[in-house]
Amino acid sequence: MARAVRVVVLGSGSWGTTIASLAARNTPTTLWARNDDIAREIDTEHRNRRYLGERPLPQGLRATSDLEEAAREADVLVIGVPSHAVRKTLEQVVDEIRAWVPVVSLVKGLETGTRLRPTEVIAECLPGHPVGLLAGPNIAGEIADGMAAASVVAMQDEAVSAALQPLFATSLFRVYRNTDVLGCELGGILKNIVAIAAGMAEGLSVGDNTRAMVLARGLAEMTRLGEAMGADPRTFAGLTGMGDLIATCTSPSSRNRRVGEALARGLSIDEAVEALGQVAEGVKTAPTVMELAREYGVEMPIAAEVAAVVTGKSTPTDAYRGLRRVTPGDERDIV
Ligand SMILES: NC(=O)C1=CN([C@@H]2O[C@H](COP(=O)(O)OP(=O)(O)OC[C@H]3O[C@@H](n4cnc5c(N)ncnc54)[C@H](O)[C@@H]3O)[C@@H](O)[C@H]2O)C=CC1
Ligand SMILES: O=C(CO)COP(=O)(O)O
Repeated sequence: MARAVRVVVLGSGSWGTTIASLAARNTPTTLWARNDDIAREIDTEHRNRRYLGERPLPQGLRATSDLEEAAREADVLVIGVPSHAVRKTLEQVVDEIRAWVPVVSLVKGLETGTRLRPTEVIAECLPGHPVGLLAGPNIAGEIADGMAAASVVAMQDEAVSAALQPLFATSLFRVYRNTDVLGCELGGILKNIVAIAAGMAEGLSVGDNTRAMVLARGLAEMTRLGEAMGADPRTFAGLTGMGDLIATCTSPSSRNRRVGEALARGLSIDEAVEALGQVAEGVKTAPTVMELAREYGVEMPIAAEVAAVVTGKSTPTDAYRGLRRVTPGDERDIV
């Protein structure tokens, strides 16, 4: 009988742990935690209290703090560390990962400096591997609680993504496929910036109409940049675009939205991030997205205001004043 595929997830935050828990229901799965205590707690008590409270994790989910051992075991490698840690984490284990192993990113932020997407960073570290991502409207806590959700495996090679789908799918977690890796990845990255704007709107009590405007015009900005970079604009109407945008902008659990709310309450960006204690990718990514917008000659007024606030050059109140000054053009002019 063929040996079962082992999924190895690097990063035991809220999302890495949740995805590893789904995979563990389908196939042998190992979760790497950089912290010994968290690895021990997952292994022996089947809990990750720092990130997922008292939610029980599958008994079969194995955890280790030995990065090399974890990487060596992988038949499928999943990257669940924040964007700033992807390159450093992979560089430590390049020689341990067998050549054919597909790599799936969960990461929704751009690398500062290089402006590379996580799948591009992975491809630089692990040339020749099939690389893709899993993304969609997936607030970790809800999925860990067993609420129904859907996601997308995006890969150029559909034979690989079709083989990956059943590793993560459960009766409550539908996994679709998409070959538009760029569009799916940008959707997950760019919606975090709009979610900060939505959180600021919440904190300023601006009302439902304003919130709807931010979502709709935010999606227009996301699509505009995506299309300029070569993505399929239809992808932005799907789970990884509009779907993730709605979930993140409306969920009180979203870390990016919470940062926006905290800023509107008058906290500095450092205080807002410190209070969160988890990653909010939109904070570091907003200024990097503005560099891309300039490079591709694309107007992104909402992202521009968010970038100004997170870099301390503006305030949420001034950001919303700034948005009112944008001259409305043809609404459909998204290209
Ligand atoms: N939590 C969620 O609902 C979702 C998160 N994501 C994305 O998944 C990625 C990971 O996020 P979360 O699990 O939510 O983050 P988190 O803040 O809950 O946990 C981050 C994990 O990465 C580890 N880590 C942090 N810095 C590190 C470093 N320098 N080197 C090695 N490990 C490091 C932490 O120890 C922790 O295990 C992010 O890009 C996020 O945008 C995507 C979908 C849903
Ligand atoms: O990407 C997410 C949901 O799909 C999680 O968003 P936050 O990082 O804002 O919590």
